[in-house]
Amino acid sequence: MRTSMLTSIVRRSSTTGASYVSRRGFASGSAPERKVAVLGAAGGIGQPLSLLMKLNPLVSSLSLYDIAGTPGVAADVSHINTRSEVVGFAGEEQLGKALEGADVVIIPAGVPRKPGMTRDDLFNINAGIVKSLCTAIAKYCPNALVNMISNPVNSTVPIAAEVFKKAGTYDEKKLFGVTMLDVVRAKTFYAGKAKVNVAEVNLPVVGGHAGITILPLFSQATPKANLSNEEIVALTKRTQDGGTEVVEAKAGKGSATLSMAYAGAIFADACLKGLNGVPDVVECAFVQSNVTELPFFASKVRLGKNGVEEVLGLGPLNDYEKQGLEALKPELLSSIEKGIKFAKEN
Ligand SMILES: NC(=O)c1ccc[n+]([C@@H]2O[C@H](COP(=O)([O-])OP(=O)(O)OC[C@H]3O[C@@H](n4cnc5c(N)ncnc54)[C@H](O)[C@@H]3O)[C@@H](O)[C@H]2O)c1
Ligand SMILES: O=C(O)C[C@H](O)C(=O)O
Repeated sequence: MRTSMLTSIVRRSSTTGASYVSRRGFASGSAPERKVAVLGAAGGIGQPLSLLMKLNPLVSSLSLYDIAGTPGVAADVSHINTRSEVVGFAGEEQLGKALEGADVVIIPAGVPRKPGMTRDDLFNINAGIVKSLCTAIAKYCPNALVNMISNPVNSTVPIAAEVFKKAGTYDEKKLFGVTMLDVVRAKTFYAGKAKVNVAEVNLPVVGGHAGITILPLFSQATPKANLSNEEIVALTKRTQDGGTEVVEAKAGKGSATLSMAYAGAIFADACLKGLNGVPDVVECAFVQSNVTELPFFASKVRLGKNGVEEVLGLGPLNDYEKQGLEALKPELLSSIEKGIKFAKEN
């Protein structure tokens, strides 16, 4: 298969629908050197995400790290005839090498949910994993953009921020909770209900990444469709429960991996485009924010050469969305505070 055919899998920007080639501002082959590190690369998300990052022509060096299993994943992915050099790193003693010089670090390391669990039930294990990985990021690649996938995102992002603050490396422009899968789901579900071309659908999903903290703004969806209130309520609930739908269907074998790898690859691609100076790269992410009174919040973010260039406002909300916004705040704040407290005390 030709490289160009393979890259078409990940080349659509979810915001603009445009391709790498037309939007990255330089001819194919002249893209700057960019190192991307995937931490947790041998896992359910890590493996397909590593594959998708190997297909991304904006990546020149792909560093695959996990506590075990990465030599095999790296050997496998490295045979693909695309631009990046792939190196696998296994075990904590190799983490520094994996991170050195990274421009973007993607973190899908940690345990996934089983049926009956909430994302917050993962906190006790994943908080420690995220803390130790972020401590290493502060040491070995303090200027990298960090894409946090590990759950509970509503708490792991504040943990990362605290770790970076303690290390003196915190830059709020460079830390992102990856909420792209919520956007991907909302677009898919909306297109199905509205009977419009899914490739043309655009809408923001704001708030956080767990249950009711996930707030899709279907009133802003394009193309417009005349959906009833009941349909919007059902679409909202399905988007909020999208992760649980997959956890239940997998029946104990984990949570979303393939759709998450896709969403993670789209978001990392947006970060790389921003770093490379491509204008008007806008995606939703969970970032330090003044959009509400909460210290972290997911909304549309303009990406640029330093990471977050601008955190965009929510735009007009209808009454249903305004209610959803007020309802999510207590849970989101408590998850944020839980993360901050953990990082301060450990
Ligand atoms: N943000 C989102 O939208 C989203 C979507 C899906 C899953 N997730 C989360 O992503 C995480 C990973 O999910 P998964 O299905 O890939 O799980 P998985 O168990 O299949 O893979 C996790 C990987 O992390 C590795 N790991 C554990 N500790 C590590 C450490 N200290 N350093 C490096 N790697 C380490 C494991 O060895 C494993 O390979 C979970 O927390 C899950 O809840 C988030
Ligand atoms: O639902 C999960 O536990 C994983 C992830 O957060 C998702 O939304 O799929």
